[in-house]
Amino acid sequence: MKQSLIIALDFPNLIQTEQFLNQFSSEKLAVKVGMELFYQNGPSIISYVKEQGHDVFLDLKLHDIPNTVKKAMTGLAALGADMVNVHAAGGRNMMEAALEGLDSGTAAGKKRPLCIGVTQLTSTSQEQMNLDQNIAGSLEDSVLHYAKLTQQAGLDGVVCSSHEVKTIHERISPEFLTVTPGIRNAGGQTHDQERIATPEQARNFGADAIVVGRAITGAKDPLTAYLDMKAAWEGISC
Ligand SMILES: O=C(O)c1cc(=O)[nH]c(=O)n1[C@@H]1O[C@H](COP(=O)(O)O)[C@@H](O)[C@H]1O
Repeated sequence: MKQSLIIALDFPNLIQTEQFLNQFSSEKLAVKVGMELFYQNGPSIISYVKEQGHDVFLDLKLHDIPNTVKKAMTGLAALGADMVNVHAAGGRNMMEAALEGLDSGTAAGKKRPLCIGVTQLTSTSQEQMNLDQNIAGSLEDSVLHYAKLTQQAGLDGVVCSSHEVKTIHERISPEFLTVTPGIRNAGGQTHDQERIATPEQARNFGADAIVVGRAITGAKDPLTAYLDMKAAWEGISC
């Protein structure tokens, strides 16, 4: 999923998902199935999206005791997603258990899904982190701490905002995947996001993939919104 623009399929059901994807008939997409769609539609949504030829990031942000996460990941590995995630705040043991579960659930001869750790959600501001989570210090330090923990646990990368990508690549490794939501066009509505960036900014910071939801799914013409954003992300001037 490197260099992808991942569309967040934040829809309540299969019908709306189909209507949306039908507009992209000739495009092979990278898409994200999150809690909204997965919990209301169930696991069959993953095989449906894969049958359409798209790459899938299954974003369920697991966060529980290691044994529970391990067993849950064993089940998720069998669904055929290309990438899954956990909350890095669950700790190193939990993340190691996630990988064990994925390894044991991946069918023989298949590649295990990439596994990435969510650092600080892009909806979290510096002030919210200090007050709500009672974490002192800078948000960037907290993201870097979680990124290091994620790497030590053996995961493939992190979810972070575009603003932390450069530090993570410099301090950990340029190969460590950085997947960045909170993407908006310049002047676009921010909704509940706090740490936002344009696709151009994400590219300039060196993000490996961007996740875009409402700027595409809520657009009058989603295909055009997608193509424009993809061109901006890839650095192609229209
Ligand atoms: O893990 C994620 O995908 C995620 C992590 C994060 O820190 N922030 C974040 O917004 N996301 C997801 O990325 C998508 C962003 O959607 P929009 O704000 O509509 O572009 C949503 O599906 C979120 O669940």
